Amino acid sequence: MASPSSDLDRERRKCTFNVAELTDIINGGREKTERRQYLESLVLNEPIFNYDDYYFLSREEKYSDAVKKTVRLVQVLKQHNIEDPEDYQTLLKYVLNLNLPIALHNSMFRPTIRDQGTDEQRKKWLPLANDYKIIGTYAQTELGHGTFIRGLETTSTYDPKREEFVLNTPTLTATKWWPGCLGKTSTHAVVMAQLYIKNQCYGIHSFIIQLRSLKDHSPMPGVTVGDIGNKVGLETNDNGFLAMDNVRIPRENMLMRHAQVYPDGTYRKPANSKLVYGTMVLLRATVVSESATNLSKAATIAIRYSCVRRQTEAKPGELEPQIIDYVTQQHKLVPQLATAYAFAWIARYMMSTYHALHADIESGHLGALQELHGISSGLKAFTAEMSVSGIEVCRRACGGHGFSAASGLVSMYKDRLPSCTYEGENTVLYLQTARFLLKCFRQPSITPSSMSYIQVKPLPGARWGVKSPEDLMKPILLVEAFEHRAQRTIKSAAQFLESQISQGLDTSEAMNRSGIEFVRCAKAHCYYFVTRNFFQSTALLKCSKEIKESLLTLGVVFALNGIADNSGEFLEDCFITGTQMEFVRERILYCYKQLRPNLVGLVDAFAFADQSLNSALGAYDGDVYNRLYNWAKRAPLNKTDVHSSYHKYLKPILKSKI
Ligand SMILES: CCCCCCCCCCCCCC(=O)SCCNC(=O)CCNC(=O)[C@H](O)C(C)(C)COP(=O)(O)OP(=O)(O)OC[C@H]1O[C@@H](n2cnc3c(N)ncnc32)[C@H](O)[C@@H]1OP(=O)(O)O
Ligand SMILES: Cc1cc2nc3c(=O)[nH]c(=O)nc-3n(C[C@H](O)[C@H](O)[C@H](O)COP(=O)(O)OP(=O)(O)OC[C@H]3O[C@@H](n4cnc5c(N)ncnc54)[C@H](O)[C@@H]3O)c2cc1C
Repeated sequence: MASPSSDLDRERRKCTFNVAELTDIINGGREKTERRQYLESLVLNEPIFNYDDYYFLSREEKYSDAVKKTVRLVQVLKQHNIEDPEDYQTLLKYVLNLNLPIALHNSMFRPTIRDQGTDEQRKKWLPLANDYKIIGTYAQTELGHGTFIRGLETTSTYDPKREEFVLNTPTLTATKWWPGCLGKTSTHAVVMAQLYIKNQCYGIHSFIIQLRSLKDHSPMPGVTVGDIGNKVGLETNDNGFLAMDNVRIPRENMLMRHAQVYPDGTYRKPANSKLVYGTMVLLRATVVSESATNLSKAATIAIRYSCVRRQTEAKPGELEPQIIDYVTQQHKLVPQLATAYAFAWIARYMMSTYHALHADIESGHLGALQELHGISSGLKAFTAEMSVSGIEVCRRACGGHGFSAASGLVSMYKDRLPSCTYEGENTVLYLQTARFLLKCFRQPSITPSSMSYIQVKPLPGARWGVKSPEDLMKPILLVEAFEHRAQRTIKSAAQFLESQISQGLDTSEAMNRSGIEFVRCAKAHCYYFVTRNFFQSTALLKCSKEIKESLLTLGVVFALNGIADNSGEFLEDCFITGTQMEFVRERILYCYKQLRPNLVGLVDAFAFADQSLNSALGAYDGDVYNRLYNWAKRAPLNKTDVHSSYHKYLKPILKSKI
């Protein structure tokens, strides 16, 4: 049997490009790589951030361990004056393999105060939050409602006499349920509640509530709070419940940047009622980037392992091939790698679009709200869905060892799975994007330039200009196929909706009946958007010819697999012919062959520290079997040669007569 490390060494020698150059591209430049390396150097050598036995811990131990790591991380950040949120995200994404029990504090609590608080409120709360003197969460979802925010039941009633709000959980279904970090960690929460003034309801607003004493962490009077119990993954997080019984807070605790309640109870409504949803939009944009990072990790593990793993001698006596040389294995993993790169590029686009449109919104251009919501909803759903299914493909591609916790893929899959549900259930978000697409289809004046393609009506009888398999290496033709599919499905969804309305259905029932068409066109739009962005961004890169070639080939794999996997949608209007579909399949194989020497280089370029992968199968040196063996020997069940259950239960049976 060949040595696993020599297998990876050989792969690395075959790579046609400079891996460090590609790492810089992925990170966004040399300076960013150096910053990342500096951040890594601060934490990776600390024993506290060791994860070796993490997969053996119970849920409670995992939570407690995560709190310990969190506190140390906060100390490190303070010690080195690291305040830039980008640095914090880099640490979480690339360096530490940790779902922090303060995730919501940084990803939702602080941003909500920043975006929805007045200048005075920011001045009061942000220094406390930035310094971790208080830890907050975002408590919106209730037992009875998550998707339909307007249906939330928690009430916040204004008492003008005492200039206070009184928060209540009027029913069982009004109990806040699911918020991350709520159960045991947070001292404060932004609570979304229906605002009542003089018996009139003004809809959902945000309020800062103190949940726990800052002296001894016990729940505040009127607050019932706890963990909701075990769930799929996210074991380090204390997703919680919260019920409030006449909890009084000062008037100043309502976040009043957009809507105001004056001391006498006069209400001033926000310029747009959706401004209160702003933090969710930010998190959806962040999920795009999280999806990219995690799929990159999964592809790194599975591709390195597939170069080390050998199985089934082709001819008697010959060395068994590396499993990566089976084209069926390539057909599992190369599309995941291509998707990881496509998502890394779209994540960058999403974040820069978020910042640009958010700045527009801040300066009063509220038209940007719907554009940002339209783009981010679909991309969140699309990337979460493909990333989660891609991680599972990678896990299965590792065979039996993919089933072991030591692969790192089991916990990754479980931790990512909820990204299809939280921050807006995927179907619900696709439906929101479809609403926006249809609006643009009908109203050119509101269509942003990034979506102007919607205005071009697809020609009936249009045909794809691909004449040979070689044509499939031309990005323009690939993008054209996805553009055509998106235009056609948007048009067809609009026509379907109109047909329902013309049959006499009211708008909401007609929208419901059109739901499947809506989701179809939103997915088609997202595939187009991501493909177009991939080729546009790659074309702009200043890099070596070899890197550009590899990236373009990955783009072709992403596009061609998208066509092959959704072939019906391209064939049903005869845009693509059966012969062209054969070209597609042929070219996919060709691209796998082209990429084969560079597969390890392409995953090495992500530059994940071994600690952040925490995988016996995916470590840089490829020493898979020693790692698996040593890890198993440390399993709690192996602490003694004879387990206590032998003395308690097994012994008497074994002693019985044979
Ligand atoms: C490294 C860093 C780590 C970070 C990771 C940390 C771990 C993360 C841990 C996980 C943390 C997880 C944390 C969590 O999970 S936090 C909880 C997240 N919850 C949700 O996401 C709930 C999802 N539901 C909604 O958002 C709304 O209820 C929807 C959107 C479904 C309907 O809403 P509503 O019933 O009010 O509206 P409508 O249907 O009458 O439509 C009316 C119009 O409004 C437009 N509209 C709607 N919304 C927006 C918007 N936002 N901006 C602009 N416009 C918007 C809409 O398109 C429509 O337009 P038009 O068609 O009429 O023109
Ligand atoms: C791990 C995790 C962490 C979370 N963290 C937080 C948090 O920090 N803070 C917080 O406030 N919340 C949090 N949540 C809650 C989360 O945001 C909601 O669960 C999510 O928005 C989905 O809402 P729901 O549970 O009401 O699902 P439901 O809406 O009940 O969805 C069930 C099904 O109904 C369908 N459906 C619902 N409405 C429609 C519709 N209008 N049209 C078509 N189909 C529909 C959905 O597609 C889905 O198939 C978290 C959830 C999880 C799982």
